Amino acid sequence: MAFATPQRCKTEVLKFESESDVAVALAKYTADLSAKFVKDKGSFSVVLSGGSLIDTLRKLVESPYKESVDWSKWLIFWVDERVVPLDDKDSNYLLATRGFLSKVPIPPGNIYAINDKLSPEGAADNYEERLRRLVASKVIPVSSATGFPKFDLMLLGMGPDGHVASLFPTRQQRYEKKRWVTFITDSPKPPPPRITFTFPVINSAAEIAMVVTGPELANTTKAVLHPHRGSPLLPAAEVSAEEELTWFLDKDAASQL
Ligand SMILES: O=C(O)[C@H](O)[C@@H](O)[C@H](O)[C@H](O)COP(=O)(O)O
Repeated sequence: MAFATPQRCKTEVLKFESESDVAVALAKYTADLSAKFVKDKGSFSVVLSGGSLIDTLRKLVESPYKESVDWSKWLIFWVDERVVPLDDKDSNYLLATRGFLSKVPIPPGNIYAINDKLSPEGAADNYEERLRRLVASKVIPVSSATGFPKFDLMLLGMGPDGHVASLFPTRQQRYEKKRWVTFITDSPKPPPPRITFTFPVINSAAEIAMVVTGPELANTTKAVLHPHRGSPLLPAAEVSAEEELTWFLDKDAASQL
């Protein structure tokens, strides 16, 4: 097993009293980045995770942000998605639509759901082809450092095993270095079929928020942020951002730090 070194990038670890305080801070952080990127480049590309992230984004669809954010400039993608129908209970698209996208006026054409009629491999290839077209038409820029697409903000969660997106410690997809989007058919976290961004794409993002709350993630958070020498590198420890990686932790998740 390779004990690759953890990524080094500008990192801030923010600890909050409660998950509710994380939600308040995450909304301001996201709204502030939206204002910055819309001013700087006329759009704001946001990459969503599944899991509890959408619920923790709940303050963003309330005042003042509901009124102040320029939603018309947002572009929405998924860092991973289950390969199920978009109206399936396991769909990250459905989760985001119910909890977030149905509550703000992002143009539907700016929301990039997977093609749910394809196989996992086909859906990954299709998503990548669509991203390549967006890069070719300069809707999404390319990182001058890596040559991979550079999204403005990724909002990531972390599993108790240290996975991010659908890049799991015990699966090969975490080592993919060429594809932008890959697929998995035996995800340890159900459901088994998923597509996922790869680390070259994740780590080309300008800003990344790791949103981690709850006592069940305390040990993993410690293992990622304060790794023992020689301990296996967890996928979450490989995350890096080209501008800044910001951890949003509640007291429970930060309790071992
Ligand atoms: O599709 C998914 O399951 C998610 O994208 C996944 O990567 C999630 O972010 C983590 O598993 C954390 O999930 P929780 O936030 O629910 O703990």
